[in-house]
Amino acid sequence: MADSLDRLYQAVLAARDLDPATSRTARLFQRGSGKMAKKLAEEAIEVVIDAVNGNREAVIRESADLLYNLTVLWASAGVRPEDVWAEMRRRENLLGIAEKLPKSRIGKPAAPHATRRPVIPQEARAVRKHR
Ligand SMILES: N=c1c2ncn([C@@H]3O[C@H](COP(=O)(O)OP(=O)(O)OP(=O)(O)O)[C@@H](O)[C@H]3O)c2ncn1[C@@H]1O[C@H](COP(=O)(O)O)[C@@H](O)[C@H]1O
Repeated sequence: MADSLDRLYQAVLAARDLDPATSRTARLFQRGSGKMAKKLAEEAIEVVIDAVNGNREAVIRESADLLYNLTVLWASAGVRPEDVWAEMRRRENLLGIAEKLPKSRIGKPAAPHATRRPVIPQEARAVRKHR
């Protein structure tokens, strides 16, 4: 899947500066990130509806549209597929570390106080807000 998305991303980059009259991708870039985001959200909703309705073939088709629109938004946001793969690898490694923890530690935070937000006195909050 990563290979297909890498190729699609390159195709999107190549189409970015084509004539908007003939290229859907160029048209999306012309209209801007708001339009791209709207298209992505629409495709996501279509996937969800088709899945809930049990329409497997439509889920496949709409998923391909969803991934296309996601790569367009990545390109617009300056995000490269390899940036996303790197984040996925980071999470995979973290999980790998979690799996190596003793069973007694699973489900418990490593340091109980480390995950808590620091307590800020009310007066300090008010000062910060009005700065
Ligand atoms: N992979 C895709 C791709 N996947 C999906 N889509 C289009 O996105 C549409 C999904 O959006 P919609 O359902 O909203 O389509 P629509 O009903 O025609 O609605 P509108 O976009 O007209 O509003 C699909 O019908 C496809 O036409 C894609 N359009 C382009 N690509 C690739 O992007 C590259 C650049 O292509 P151009 O944009 O044509 O230059 C090429 O490599 C293409 O293969």
